[in-house]
Amino acid sequence: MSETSSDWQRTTIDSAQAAAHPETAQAVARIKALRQSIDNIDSAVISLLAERFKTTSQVGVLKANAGFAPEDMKREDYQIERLHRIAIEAGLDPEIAEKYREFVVTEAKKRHQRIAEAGGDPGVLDVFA
Ligand SMILES: C=C(O[C@@H]1C=C(C(=O)O)C=C[C@H]1O)C(=O)O
Repeated sequence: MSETSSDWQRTTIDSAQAAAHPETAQAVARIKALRQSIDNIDSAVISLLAERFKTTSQVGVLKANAGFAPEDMKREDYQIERLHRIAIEAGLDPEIAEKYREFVVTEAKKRHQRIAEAGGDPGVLDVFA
């Protein structure tokens, strides 16, 4: 079967594809190396997220026991401004930084709420922070 340009655009990278198209072998090798870095970065991000949630859950326990609300908008305003600035300095679209912040803070507050409803018992989160 002949290959049209639209077939080509749907082609994903794999070893068979590289062998069939030696002219793209260099690109395939480079993509493989970059994907190894992407996988390392994803591993680091997941590990960091696990640590962040373990830490925010500890804050949740302290808040629940002290009678503080799960949400602290003053702290969040500080984080919004700080992450916006850091993103720009790092060359990251600040919208991505804000999406990240919104996601983790929303999830942290849901867990605070569950801890508060359980009377400050972090066991309610089981094995996941
Ligand atoms: C973890 C806290 O609780 C909430 C969650 C936050 C977060 O995930 O960083 C920030 C502020 C609060 O709305 C906190 O007050 O520090």
